[in-house]
Amino acid sequence: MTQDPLLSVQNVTTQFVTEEGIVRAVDDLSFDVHRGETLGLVGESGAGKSVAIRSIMRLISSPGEIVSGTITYKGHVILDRSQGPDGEVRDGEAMLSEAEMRSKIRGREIALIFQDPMESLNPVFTIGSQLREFIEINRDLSNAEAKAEAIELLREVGIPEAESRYHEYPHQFSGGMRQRVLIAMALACKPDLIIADEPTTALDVTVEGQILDLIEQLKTEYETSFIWVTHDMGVVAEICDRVNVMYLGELIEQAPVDELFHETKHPYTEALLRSIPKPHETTGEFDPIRGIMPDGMNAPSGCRFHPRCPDAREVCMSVHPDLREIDDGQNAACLKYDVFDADYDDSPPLVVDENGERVPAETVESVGGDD
Ligand SMILES: Nc1ncnc2c1ncn2[C@@H]1O[C@H](COP(=O)(O)OP(=O)(O)OP(=O)(O)O)[C@@H](O)[C@H]1O
Ligand code: NI
Repeated sequence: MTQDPLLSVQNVTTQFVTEEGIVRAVDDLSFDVHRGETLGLVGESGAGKSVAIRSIMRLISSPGEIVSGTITYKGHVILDRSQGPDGEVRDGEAMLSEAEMRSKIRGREIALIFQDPMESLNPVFTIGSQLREFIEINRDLSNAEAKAEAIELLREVGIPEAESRYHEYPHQFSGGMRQRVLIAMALACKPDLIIADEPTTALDVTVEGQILDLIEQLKTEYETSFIWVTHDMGVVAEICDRVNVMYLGELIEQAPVDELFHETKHPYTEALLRSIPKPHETTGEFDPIRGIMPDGMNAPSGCRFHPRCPDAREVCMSVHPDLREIDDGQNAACLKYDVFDADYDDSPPLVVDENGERVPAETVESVGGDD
């Protein structure tokens, strides 16, 4: 028997309306998170990872707006929105109100950990008082009980001398220690889902390793599910069970972690995997993928990856691939697979032009030819 997913995201679209135009930062996104699993969300900068997870928490503010989609979590309807022909958005009746999101979901059921702990910690209060207050507000505990719980949590996330460090301020903690505090805060209400947005990116490799070990340990202990946002495929290999790969607002591959690495289906995923930093490199600086990611305002026609794709053919310029099952439990959005029935094999391959973009062969010939 398969269990219902813990979280189900269906056809979520989030856009930003700016002076330059409309960006669909998240475009028709669908995926599930199962109980106890760690789901990786990967893709280059600007892919829409942060907008995607903020959409799950309904933390999108103007000029951004979630325009459509359904999100359910343990029977709660976090989102049920559709867009009428007039462009107006309508919410379903069962959708939680903003007050219910605050009192029932955020922090208690689903906790968020950001890359920069200072975004969540107030520099003028001690670490302990912030953690204690968070526990007091969200759980029915007295001041003294909340304090004891806070110290216990600090200990649990590996902060030495938790009792005395409880009285210190955020600036007295190192980056890694601050990130541990945020993990403690995320754990405080024993949420079933923790969403982490590149929580170890700013840390050095050793500290990052320690934090990842801590997460592994907590996963076993609490059976918490995670959505782990990162652009580091090394981190994915270490902690994820399944992976979603995003490109320009869309999911282009979904796979169990072993299949993602060893039976990669999408050319973009292949490019990402080639970009894993070598052990001797200290930074995770990432992009040997040909060309730069276009901005969301000017998403390429057809398959959005075609200008950079080594496998691109002419058909990829006009036909937009949706995500389809290629193998058991493994989905990809790429026309080269037979399930798309797109005459890919008969379509002429694109060639690289002087800007490093893939274009039809005749356009390159005419440039180099007559003049
Ligand atoms: N406040 C905003 N105003 C306008 N556009 C925005 C805003 N926030 C996000 N976007 C758009 O959404 C796109 C996706 O942004 P997002 O922050 O989700 O990317 P990301 O995948 O998290 O990247 P990174 O790895 O750099 O964190 C951006 O490229 C941008 O076009
Ligand atoms: Ni981000």
